[in-house]
Amino acid sequence: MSDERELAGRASTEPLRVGVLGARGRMGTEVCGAVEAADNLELVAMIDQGDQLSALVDAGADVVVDFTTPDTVLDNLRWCIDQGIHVVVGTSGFTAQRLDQVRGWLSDKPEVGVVVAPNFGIGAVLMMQFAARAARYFESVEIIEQHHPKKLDAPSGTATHTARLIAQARAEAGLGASPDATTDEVPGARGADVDGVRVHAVRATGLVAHQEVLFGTTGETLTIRHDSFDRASFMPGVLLAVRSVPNRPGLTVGLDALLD
Ligand SMILES: NC(=O)C1=CN([C@@H]2O[C@H](COP(=O)(O)OP(=O)(O)OC[C@H]3O[C@@H](n4cnc5c(N)ncnc54)[C@H](OP(=O)(O)O)[C@@H]3O)[C@@H](O)[C@H]2O)C=CC1
Ligand SMILES: O=C(O)C1=N[C@H](C(=O)O)C[C@H](O)C1
Repeated sequence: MSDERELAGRASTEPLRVGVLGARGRMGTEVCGAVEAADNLELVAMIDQGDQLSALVDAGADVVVDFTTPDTVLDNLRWCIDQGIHVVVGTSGFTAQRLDQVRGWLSDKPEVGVVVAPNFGIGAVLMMQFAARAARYFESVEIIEQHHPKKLDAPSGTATHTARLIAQARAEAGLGASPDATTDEVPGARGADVDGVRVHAVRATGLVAHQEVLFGTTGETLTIRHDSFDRASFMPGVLLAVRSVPNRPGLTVGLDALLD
């Protein structure tokens, strides 16, 4: 398949030119290193707070990777789509409404691809798939996510996405709410309600990114747990998305379709 490099008069065997937004952050730093070390990818722009987005165009970026903040990611995304640049988004905070907004922008630029992934770790993707599969068989379910204390948002994007998948599977199976007799509660003690699933967010120094999904039914529980101990765990998924996005016009949510 021809890609935009050929349209720009470059051979499709030339390296994909990658720009990184949030390049000085924890994930951005890791992504810059991974892109530099990868075959057939070229790191052409490292943009952080205070830098001009126009540097991405000046550098001829084919694909931009965004690991910034939930507050700024939408403006970045809209700008990149308007410029016709494909985007891989790891930044959290994507509600169904935000995803619809992105679909709307893409309808004016049907050739542009955007991949938004709540979690690029292969183990985390499988954890979410396994949780969705288990959901119909258990009366009770709660999610406990654990992260480093510098994280800005709670609950995590991964936990929110997992809760949505579980809620959908429970609804399809005709399950109601998880049983819970609580009438007397210190606010927050039972966690956040995400689509009817209780989500508990833990923050502690030493943690990176961890999640347990706890299912219960009569006489048994099932715990599905994933741990990212190092941000290197996200890099194979990020690189897969970077390589795939030019051939995936429109919005792709999650890594599942790319892995399959
Ligand atoms: N999908 C996934 O697999 C993963 C997703 N994440 C998500 O990625 C996001 C980033 O996480 P993390 O790297 O830990 O956060 P950091 O705070 O370490 O990095 C964010 C970086 O973005 C910069 N920044 C803020 N606003 C802008 C802007 N408008 N333009 C360019 N750069 C900007 C920040 O600068 P400054 O500090 O000066 O504000 C900072 O350097 C979070 O939403 C997190 O949840 C994290 C890990 C994995
Ligand atoms: O902020 C983080 O660190 C992470 N953010 C993502 C999320 O909100 O789910 C992915 C992973 O959990 C790490």
